[in-house]
Amino acid sequence: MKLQIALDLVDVDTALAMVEKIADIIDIVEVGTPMIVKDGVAAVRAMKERFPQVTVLADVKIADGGFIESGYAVDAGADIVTVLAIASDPTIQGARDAAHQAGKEIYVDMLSVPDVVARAKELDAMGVDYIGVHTASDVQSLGRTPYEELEQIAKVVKNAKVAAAGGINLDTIGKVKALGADVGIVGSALTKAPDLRRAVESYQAVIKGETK
Ligand SMILES: O=C(CO)[C@H](O)[C@H](O)COP(=O)(O)O
Repeated sequence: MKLQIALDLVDVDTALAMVEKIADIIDIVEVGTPMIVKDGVAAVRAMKERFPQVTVLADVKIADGGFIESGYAVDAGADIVTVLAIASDPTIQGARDAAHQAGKEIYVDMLSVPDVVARAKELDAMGVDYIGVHTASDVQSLGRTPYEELEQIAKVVKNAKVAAAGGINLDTIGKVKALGADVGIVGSALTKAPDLRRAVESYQAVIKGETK
C-alpha cells in the first residue's frame, strides 16, 4: 500500500517546506483542495517544479467541465487529478480523457455517494485509475469513518486501485491496508505531527509490517 499525505490548510511555502522533509519517504503528495482554492493550480506547479521526482496529486475535486479542468491540473504538473464520483459520467470521462491523453491518472473521490458499491462498479467499468472512499472532514466529528465503505468497494473493484481518506491516523493505517486499500491518505494526523519525518516513518513501518 502507498502512503499519501494530504496537505490541507497550509500555504504553498509551508507545504513545500514540509515536503522537503519527507520527499524521499512519501509515496504521493496531495496538493489539497483548500490550497488550490486559495492559490489555484499554481500551487500544483510550484510543488512539481520543486519536487519533480515526487508523485503529485491535485485535489481539484472536479464537479463539471471535466476535460478542461483536468487539463489545467495536468498542465500544471499533476500526476494524478481528482474528480467527484457524484459528477455526471461525461464529466468523469472527460476528466479521465484529459489525464490519460497527458499520460497521467484520474482519481475518483466517492465523497457523499449514497450507494458506494453500485457507483464503484460503474466507475471501474469507465477505466478510471483510482476509486477512493472519503469521509469528509465536516462529518468526521459525527463519528463517521471510511472503513466500512472501503471494505465494501475493495470487494467489487477489479481494475482500479482503491483508496481511503478521512480521519486516518497511526492507529488505523494498518486497518486501511488490511481492508484492501492500495493507497492510504492521511491529512491532519500527519500535518499536525510535531516531527513530520518521524511520523511518516512510523506510518511506513506499519504499512511495511515492521510494527503494528
Ligand atoms: O481531501 C480531503 C478533504 O477534502 C483531505 O485531504 C482528506 O480527507 C484527508 O484529510 P484528513 O486525514 O485530515 O481527514
